[in-house]
Amino acid sequence: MSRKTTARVAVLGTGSWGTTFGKILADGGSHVTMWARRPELAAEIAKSHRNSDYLPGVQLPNNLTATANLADALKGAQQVFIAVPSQSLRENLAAIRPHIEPTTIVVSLMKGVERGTGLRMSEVIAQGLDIDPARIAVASGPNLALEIAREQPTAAVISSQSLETAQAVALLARNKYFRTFVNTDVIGTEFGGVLKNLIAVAIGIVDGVGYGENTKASIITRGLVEMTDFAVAQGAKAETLSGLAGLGDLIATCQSPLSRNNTAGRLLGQGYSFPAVVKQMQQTAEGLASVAPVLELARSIGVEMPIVEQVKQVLDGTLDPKDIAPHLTTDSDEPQGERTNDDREAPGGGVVWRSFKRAFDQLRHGRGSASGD
Ligand SMILES: NC(=O)C1=CN([C@@H]2O[C@H](COP(=O)(O)OP(=O)(O)OC[C@H]3O[C@@H](n4cnc5c(N)ncnc54)[C@H](O)[C@@H]3O)[C@@H](O)[C@H]2O)C=CC1
Ligand SMILES: O=C(CO)COP(=O)(O)O
Repeated sequence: MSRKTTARVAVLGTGSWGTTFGKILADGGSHVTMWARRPELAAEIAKSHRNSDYLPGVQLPNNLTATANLADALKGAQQVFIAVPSQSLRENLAAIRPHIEPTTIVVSLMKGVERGTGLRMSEVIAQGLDIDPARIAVASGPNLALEIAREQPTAAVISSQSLETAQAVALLARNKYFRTFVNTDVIGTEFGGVLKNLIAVAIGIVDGVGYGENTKASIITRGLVEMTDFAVAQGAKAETLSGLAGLGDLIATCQSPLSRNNTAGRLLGQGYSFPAVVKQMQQTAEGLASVAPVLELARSIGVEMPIVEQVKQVLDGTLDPKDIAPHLTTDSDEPQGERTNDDREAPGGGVVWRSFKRAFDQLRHGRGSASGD
């Protein structure tokens, strides 16, 4: 599939990720119009090609502009990328709906679930805009905004029920520092981004308490099992959780002080209350709002999420942060067998081994890995 000349795209939301994604698309050759709620921010982006609130020191490309008028931003856009806080998506869709064109592809850049409904962002988009899920895609991966805005190379997954849609988005959302892969596992790709936030909050908590690398490695490893259990029970493919949108993003978010979820956790670990942390956070930490709906979903499908349960208890003030640990909440004194992602689907070979073998076979037979993560 070849790139069309100068696509016109819109990005709704001019926080750190929306603005960075606008830069990714513009550096990939598209003409980008950003929509900002605040006219003064739209004016700063349009006139000086800067967003000093969210990306200080970053110069935005000339083929990126901004407006505070939603209809102007959406007019003629082939693809629309949405990066507003997850809990505000539905109200924003109501404003977007009258202006969306019938063939426009809509892409979620968000990593949350809706409180109250437990719906993923692509599901909220399908409902709120009343469009075919084949026109919807999601983007996810180890994508800390500020690193990418500084053009440090990374990769991401674009996922849609329609492979054609995912490929069309991936073609525009790539450039010399941003590599996109595609898949059709929307559930796994979206839940990877949602769930790693919750584990990153747990990592922040133990960091704040002052625990070291063993505790963090144990929580990351057990966290990945928890993420995979949950996502697979929701219909995801286990291997998606071993890819960029799962393990990849988990590593980036748990390791980086740039992560807002990690930062929020660290404040909790240092003894700040949930309301005090919310007050201090100047940017969106989606994990804080996702804990409750994710646990409700987990309980409804009988999946155990002991680490996420403990994060909730710390948020509620019922667990001392220093007591958070990678143990399973069990009354049994019996030692438990360790079930990892490697042996999840045994017999017949584990997920990690099968992914590795597939990549190896592709290399041996001279096929690149351009289309799958
Ligand atoms: N920052 C990052 O590194 C990444 C963020 N994401 C996801 O992107 C989404 C957006 O996050 P960020 O841009 O980082 O957040 P942010 O906090 O930097 O910016 C949020 C933006 O939404 C606007 N906003 C706030 N309330 C709104 C409302 N009711 N209606 C419309 N706009 C509203 C704010 O003014 C701001 O422009 C989140 O779901 C996050 O998980 C995904 C990948 C990377
Ligand atoms: O999703 C992200 C990196 O991939 C950003 O994480 P935070 O929202 O925790 O900053």
